[in-house]
Amino acid sequence: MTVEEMPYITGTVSQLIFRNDENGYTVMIVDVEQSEPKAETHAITVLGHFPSSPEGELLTFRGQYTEHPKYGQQFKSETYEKHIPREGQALIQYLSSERFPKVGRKTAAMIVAHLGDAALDQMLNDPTCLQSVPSIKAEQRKVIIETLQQEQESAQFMNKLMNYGFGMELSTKIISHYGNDTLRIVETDPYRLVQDIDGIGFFKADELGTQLGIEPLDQKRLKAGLMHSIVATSMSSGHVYLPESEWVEEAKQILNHRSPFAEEEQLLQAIVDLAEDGKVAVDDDRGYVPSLYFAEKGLSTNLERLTVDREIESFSEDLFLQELGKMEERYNISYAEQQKEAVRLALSSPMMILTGGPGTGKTTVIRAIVEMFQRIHGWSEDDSKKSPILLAAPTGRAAKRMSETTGRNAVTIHRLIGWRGDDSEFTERDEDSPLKGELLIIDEASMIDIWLANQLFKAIPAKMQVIIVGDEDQLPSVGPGQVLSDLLSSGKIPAVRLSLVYRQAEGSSITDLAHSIKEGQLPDDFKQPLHDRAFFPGSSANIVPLIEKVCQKAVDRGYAPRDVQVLVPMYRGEAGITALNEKLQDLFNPKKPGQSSITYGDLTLRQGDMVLQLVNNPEENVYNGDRGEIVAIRRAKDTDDKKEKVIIRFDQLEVEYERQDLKQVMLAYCSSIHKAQGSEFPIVIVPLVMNYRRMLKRNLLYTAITRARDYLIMVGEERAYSFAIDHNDHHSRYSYLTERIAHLKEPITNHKTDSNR
Ligand SMILES: Nc1ncnc2c1ncn2[C@@H]1O[C@H](COP(=O)(O)OP(=O)(O)OP(=O)(O)O)[C@@H](O)[C@H]1O
Repeated sequence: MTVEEMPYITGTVSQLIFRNDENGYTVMIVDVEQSEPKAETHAITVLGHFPSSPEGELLTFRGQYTEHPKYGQQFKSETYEKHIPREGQALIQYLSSERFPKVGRKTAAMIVAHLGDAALDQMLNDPTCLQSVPSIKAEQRKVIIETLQQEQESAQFMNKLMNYGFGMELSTKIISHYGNDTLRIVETDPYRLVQDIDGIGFFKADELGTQLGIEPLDQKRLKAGLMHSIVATSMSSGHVYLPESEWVEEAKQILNHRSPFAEEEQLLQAIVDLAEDGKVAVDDDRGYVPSLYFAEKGLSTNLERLTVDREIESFSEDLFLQELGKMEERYNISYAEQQKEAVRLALSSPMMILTGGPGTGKTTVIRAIVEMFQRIHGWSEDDSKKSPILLAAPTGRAAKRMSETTGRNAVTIHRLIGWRGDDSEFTERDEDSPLKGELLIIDEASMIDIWLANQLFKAIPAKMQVIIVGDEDQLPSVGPGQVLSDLLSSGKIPAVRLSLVYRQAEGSSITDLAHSIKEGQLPDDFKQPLHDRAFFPGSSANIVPLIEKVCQKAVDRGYAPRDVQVLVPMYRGEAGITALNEKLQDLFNPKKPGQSSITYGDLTLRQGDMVLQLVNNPEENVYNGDRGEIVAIRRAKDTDDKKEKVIIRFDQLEVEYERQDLKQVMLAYCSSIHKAQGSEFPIVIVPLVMNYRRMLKRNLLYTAITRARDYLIMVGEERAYSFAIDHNDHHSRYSYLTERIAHLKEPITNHKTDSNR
């Protein structure tokens, strides 16, 4: 449908219901004068993005009618056109509206009486004409002319941008960002928008560049293509850097749909220019997004600082064995040699890594380390409030689990270092104001990306001992890097790999399955129903009803929505996360009479729904991946500040969300496996079919099934499970961390060990 063919409404904006000045989003009542198709009512609610308030204006909106579950019919405006009032009363009303401060109705009437219906054109063409109107002060003249010019400019910008194919929201964003320079920038360097405006990617800018006749080999275009390829690849594939040759190939893929084609030489030269401007960092033949380069270098410098030439207070082997023996007696446990070695190494090394699959005793060893550390250094339990031992994990859920399993306070790494927010590089704790304490234990280290690792390690003081705990076979971090596996493969940090599985001995067949998958095999009993796991065969065609059936069974057996988690590798498609969540919402939290709900974009949330936090919000202490329950939805008229509120409970914490904050959450019945890292759920359902092929990897499946605490249900095609197991892309990210620390001599430990291989 062309713009001209879209339904339209022409009318005056009689009332603003809502306006967000930051992004221009406006909800308003429009008194309809003309419309096609014919509007059913005289006043219609219109939604859209406007750079300035349209109150009192006559506009033509083009877009679509939509049906809001609560507010009924609305018109979603996709483009609009302003009609500047041209006659008598309408003109007086316009000139005396709030947009012309200091101009009242009397003054407006005087202007129209003197200059006639052509007043606006006259004032714009010749601002001095206002001098002929009696009793208008110089200050008023200035306000009128400046406002008129601004309004005219912004209307022109808006029209131009919409003609260039930007929707109202993006056009509003562009105008607010560049102000008076909007057209100059958009028309001379559309590629600059990629960097400056969130929501405009290379392809959109390139479409415009083509329209504007920018040559395929223009430097600005080549640089934008190179920037796009390195940023997109680092963010989507988790690479810390890209080899220059691969970077150039990626860039050719996106640039060379227009000829003449960019040659390698030209792109390499553009890379040199980008590096000179500080837009990228180049080290030998590796290209980096600058923040990743500095994070990788910063981390390696801090690793060196923290490991080389450090002296750790020594203790005798006799004391060690004596104290450990007491613990074995107290807890009625006999530590395996591997575990003893891990405790010994942890106590005697500046830094140490403890890794192992599920049920191998990582938590048991952490507990032993904490207690032994206290005993050997003479700290009594009573000192625990001012304990010199810090415990942290990358997510809220993982920190909570760490608290539960160790019985000590554990916090998120973000909180530990006082980090301020998603875009901020600022942390309260850094090299100038380091952490305080003697021992730091970090759990779920496989989830730490290179940025967070850098921020964390620079805040660690030289005398603090560090224990890094994680499962190297799990998915790597969502953000770039593979810090845990790099540190392990560097061989420069003492490490213990726990391999004996204890939980298996206790009868956990989930643990048993996890270890089989890790070794690259499906066990023989894969399809057998066991006390803690089951497999239900299905195909791409019936996977959705099958998932629903399994979930319904859980509901029938009395499980609460918070106990059940469906984990799926993909967002899109019929069996993707988005579609499944809608279905599962109806199943786990069906509509009930009188139940409050709220709609934001395509998302309708009901009281009682489970939601997933999508971004870090350190101020409220909720983090990406945290799962919460909507405990109340309050209508605007019932709140003190007359704003709608959604109250979400995350464990013990209740957080208030306003309507616009709801973009931070999604329904949580079904989530990605990445988002579930660091969490455990009583029942986990893992559907796998060949439709997910692109995503099926061994570490993905391994991470998914190890999220199940009590019961694991697998549904789908057995060959999809085998396919995942056969695709092992461990260490598949480009990272130079291992090489950067290769020159380090191995850190001294006070005890000899043969486990640090
Ligand atoms: N030496 C041991 N002797 C007997 N039981 C042990 C020993 N070590 C650990 N266990 C038991 O094995 C189970 C798993 O141990 P633990 O929870 O420490 O493993 P984990 O590696 O932290 O597991 P996960 O990563 O899955 O949480 C626990 O019940 C624990 O008590």
